[in-house]
Amino acid sequence: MIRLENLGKRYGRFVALQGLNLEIAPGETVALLGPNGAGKSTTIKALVGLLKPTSGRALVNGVDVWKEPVRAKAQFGYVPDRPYLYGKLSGAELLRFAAGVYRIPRAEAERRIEELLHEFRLERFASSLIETYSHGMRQKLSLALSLLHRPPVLILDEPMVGLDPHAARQVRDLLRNYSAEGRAVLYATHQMPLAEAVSSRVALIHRGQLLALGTPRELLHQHGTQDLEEFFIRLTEDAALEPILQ
Ligand SMILES: Nc1ncnc2c1ncn2[C@@H]1O[C@H](COP(=O)(O)OP(=O)(O)OP(=O)(O)O)[C@@H](O)[C@H]1O
Repeated sequence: MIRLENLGKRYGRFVALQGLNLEIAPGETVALLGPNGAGKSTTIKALVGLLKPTSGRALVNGVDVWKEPVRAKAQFGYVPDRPYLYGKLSGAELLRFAAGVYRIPRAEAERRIEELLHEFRLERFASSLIETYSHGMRQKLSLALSLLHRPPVLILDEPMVGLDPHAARQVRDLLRNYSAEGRAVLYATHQMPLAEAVSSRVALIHRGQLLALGTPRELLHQHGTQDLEEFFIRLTEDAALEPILQ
């Protein structure tokens, strides 16, 4: 459902991503791990069509994100690490606007919006301007936006940051359950217990390269580590090395 083929990205001479290959099948939830600056957000931004890769390609549900951006964008929902939402709209207005972009029929859109506002406990704030929302409320609105069109693929960049325990539990359940029924989820996180509990596979990137890929159980077994935190620290100990320049 998600396919990264030889994905590369440079910023000038700095190589942020080096020929990344990753395939995520229907039914999978994959956690993308890596130290600060490893290339997680770069990977995700190249995958969702926000940052043009220098090489390779990214496909969602068989559609090339850079060749057919409009078709591709109907295939996934995206939650950025820092949601930039237009502050002069209310939450409900933004959801209605997005429903229009996705061409969801009006009555169906209203039902869906009500459902999502309820699910994310945002009903009370539905008519308030987004500029008055707290960080966590914006994050929840961003999650609701990503789910609006019931996309087959969900892509999330550090979705847990700033969430209260209710919302955190809800997102954990979402990550765990959304990939059922033939959908797929890719999310970046620094929370090792979350990745261990909620992912069919884990992809570890380090200095722009895929260092390890497998089920949490396989990875712990292969590296003889107790938990993903120990695995992570052991494999990325040289995180402070010189950057790769070409
Ligand atoms: N616009 C840019 N110009 C130059 N370098 C950049 C740019 N954006 C990112 N980088 C560099 O690319 C590398 C990968 O950054 P990226 O944001 O993908 O890391 P990350 O794994 O998401 O990190 P974090 O866990 O801190 O969010 C970093 O070294 C970063 O400094």
